Amino acid sequence: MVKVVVCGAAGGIGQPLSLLLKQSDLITHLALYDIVNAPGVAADLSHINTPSKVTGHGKDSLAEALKDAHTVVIPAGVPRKPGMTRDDLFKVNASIVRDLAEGCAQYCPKAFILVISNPVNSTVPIVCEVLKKANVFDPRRVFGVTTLDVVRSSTFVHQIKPAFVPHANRITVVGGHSGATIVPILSHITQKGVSLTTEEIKTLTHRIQYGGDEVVKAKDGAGSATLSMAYAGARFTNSLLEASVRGRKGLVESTYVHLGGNPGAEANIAATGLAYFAQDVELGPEGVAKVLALPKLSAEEDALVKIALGELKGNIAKGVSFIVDIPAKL
Ligand SMILES: NC(=O)c1ccc[n+]([C@@H]2O[C@H](COP(=O)([O-])OP(=O)(O)OC[C@H]3O[C@@H](n4cnc5c(N)ncnc54)[C@H](O)[C@@H]3O)[C@@H](O)[C@H]2O)c1
Ligand SMILES: O=C(O)C[C@H](O)C(=O)O
Repeated sequence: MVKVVVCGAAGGIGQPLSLLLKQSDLITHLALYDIVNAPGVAADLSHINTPSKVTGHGKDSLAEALKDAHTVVIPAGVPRKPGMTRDDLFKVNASIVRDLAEGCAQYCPKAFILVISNPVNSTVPIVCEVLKKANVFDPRRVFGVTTLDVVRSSTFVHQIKPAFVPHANRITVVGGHSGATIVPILSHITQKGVSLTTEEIKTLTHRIQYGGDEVVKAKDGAGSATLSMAYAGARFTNSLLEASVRGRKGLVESTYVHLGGNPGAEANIAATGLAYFAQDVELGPEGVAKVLALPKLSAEEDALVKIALGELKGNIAKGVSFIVDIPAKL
């Protein structure tokens, strides 16, 4: 049985994400959890004639939703409005994510957990610290979903270089998931016939870093990216299922993970000095098969990574200290 649970399934991301996951032939049970309207969304999706069973679970049924989960995807929480940073969402979303992680620790401690809720740079540390506290933490099984940055990168490159085939060319994005912490590695675009000038790379990098703001502005108070995020979330979930259920080898995605204890992470621990970082990761039967070392960076990318490190350090500390009691300074 491959049970995938979507927490926040009735939301702007949750609904289209659940629709996309309903199309997977690897999922046997799709469980939709939300504090509102989950049974309605589940009833609707359950009429689709693909193999998976669909169930809906309201706010008092978290245990039932999570029991026997293979994978839990978490897009629960509030989105940005114009003028807000992702970090502004921390005060509401931190406790939502903490409570869901506590549920995972109790009811499905071996599940893969995919965190979409912002601020990802801090919510992933929250999940990991909850699991550590419960003695069920496996760093190979928790992922911050940064796939939207990867999807945006290839789309935006294609928009100025039509010869670049966006769905056939994956661009590595390292760092984290907010503004300056998003560092696309555009110097490695090697597809024949496509080259970017330094000025093009600079403009594209800025657009990718602040792509989320474009959507927040265009939606004008009605939320942030939902449909493109659902696409990106389904892509990451499907890659993980391909690797873990079907046993497909060599699948690589950029994702934000806890470095310590993950296979192959030593080089990036040394390069970043951080406990969490987004980079290319090879997926396997247990989740992370191998954290891939940072690629060779251009001087400009190196400078951007240095800026990202400073911001990430604060974001990570904020998430960790939400769960871990920091001893008073002597
Ligand atoms: N990682 C990324 O790249 C990325 C991209 C886009 C959005 N996001 C983030 O995803 C989150 C969700 O965005 P959205 O547009 O779907 O928001 P939304 O408000 O449309 O939906 C959120 C859903 O979460 C539900 N929810 C709230 N508290 C819950 C709880 N305790 N348990 C279960 N469900 C709960 C709500 O009822 C709602 O249905 C936001 O934090 C947003 O910033 C992340
Ligand atoms: O921008 C946001 O707040 C949502 C999301 O993180 C995005 O990148 O679109």
